[in-house]
Formats: sequence, C-alpha cells, structure tokens
Amino acid sequence: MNQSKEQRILNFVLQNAVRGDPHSVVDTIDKYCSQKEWAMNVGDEKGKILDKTVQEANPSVALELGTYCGYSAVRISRLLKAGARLLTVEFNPEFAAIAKQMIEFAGVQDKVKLLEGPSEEIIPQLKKKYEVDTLDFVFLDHWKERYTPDTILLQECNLLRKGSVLLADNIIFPGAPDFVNYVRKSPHFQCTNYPSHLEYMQVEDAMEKAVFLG
Ligand SMILES: O=C(NC/C=C/[C@H]1O[C@@H](n2ccc(=O)cc2)[C@H](O)[C@@H]1O)c1cc([N+](=O)[O-])cc(O)c1O
Ligand SMILES: [Mg+2]
Repeated sequence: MNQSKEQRILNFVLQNAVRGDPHSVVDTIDKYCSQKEWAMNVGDEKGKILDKTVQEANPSVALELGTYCGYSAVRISRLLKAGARLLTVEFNPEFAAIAKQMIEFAGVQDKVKLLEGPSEEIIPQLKKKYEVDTLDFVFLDHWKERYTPDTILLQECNLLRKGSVLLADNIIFPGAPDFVNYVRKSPHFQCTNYPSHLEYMQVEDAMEKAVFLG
C-alpha cells in the first residue's frame, strides 16, 4: 500500500539529514515541505518565534500538544538546558510512530517523552503518572478547537504556575478565535500577539503568547 506523506517526510530526513543533529533534521523537513509536499509543521518563520519564546522561558518542564511528525519537538528540545524535558502529546498512532523515529534520528530522545493519546486524557495524568509538578512552557499546535478546553483543563489540574508561558500556533490560519478571546479576556493571562505567515506559504498567520499570572 503506498506510503503516507508523513512517511515520505521521515524517509527524506533519514536519507538527507545528519543523524544526531537536530538542526539539520529541522532544516531538512523544511526543505522537503517547502519544495515537495506541504505539511503542517510550524515551519521556520514561526519556528524562530517559537525558539525565542522557548529561550526566554528556559523551561525545565515543557509540554507540546500535537506532535505530528516531531518537527517542533526536535526544534524545542534542541534548546533545552541539561536535565530539562519536553513532554509531547500525539493522538494518531501513525504520526506517533513517525515522530518517535524523527526524535531518535535527531538524537533528542533523552529530552523528549512522547505520550500517545488525546490531550484531555493525558493532561489529567501529568502530575501523578508523569511526575510533573508545574509546566514552565506549553506549545499548543493540535486541534484548534481544543486550545481553549485544554487551557482550562491545565488550570483545573494546577499545572500552571505564575509565569508559565503558553504559546499557540495558527491564531489566524486555520484560526483559534475562541482561544484568543478566552486568554485576552481572562485576568489570569498576559497576552502578546506575534504576526507571521503560514508555514511554507504567503498566507497570513500569527502566534499568541499567554503568560499565566496565577
Ligand atoms: O490543523 C492543524 N493542526 C492540527 C494538528 C493536529 C495534530 O495534533 C494531534 N493531536 C494530539 C492530541 C490531541 O488530543 C488531538 C490531536 C493530531 O493527531 C495531529 O497530529 C493545522 C492546520 C494548518 N493548515 O494550514 O491547515 C496549519 C497548521 O500549522 C496546523 O497546526
Ligand atoms: Mg500549527
């Protein structure tokens, strides 16, 4: 049966990137997805905003919702300090299998833990099952209608602390209007908007940073 697009992306990385070099894995995925087949990786332009936000937060414990092929898991984990870890949540078994191989090829498997399942199931398990106290950084890049319920769930599970940084992809396209309304109206978040473009396209997009105020 013919290969999936995600398998083709992984194969291109295995054949063209440098094993153990996360930067080359990120660049190689961007090369494939800009020249051969579009895919919903955060991409390099928004990736630079992600990099800066991660470096500023300098998280000990980070969470990503929506692993997909592992592009942003590799991108984030390459910036983590020694001993820091990224927990990334993926619901689709095929994508999880691709991401696992991508993460291992990049050599960041010691920093990244891929959790398979829906975010609404995984988030309530983070404290007891995954020994999380609070999250220093959260990247939201999964189903857009899950951004708000999962942000509420993170608060209900006491996973945020004063200063926890949320960064959400696709605020303009495909859009997450209820999330933007929620965090901008909430007295518990200090928000910043970062205009950008949809990955590999000339389409407008943006990222929203929401810092939890406690
Ligand atoms: O739809 C988009 N993203 C949805 C991502 C979904 C990913 O999150 C996982 N997940 C993991 C846990 C869950 O609980 C639910 C889903 C899904 O299994 C999938 O791997 C999107 C679309 C465009 N676009 O241009 O159309 C651009 C983007 O940057 C996007 O992020
Ligand atoms: Mg996205």
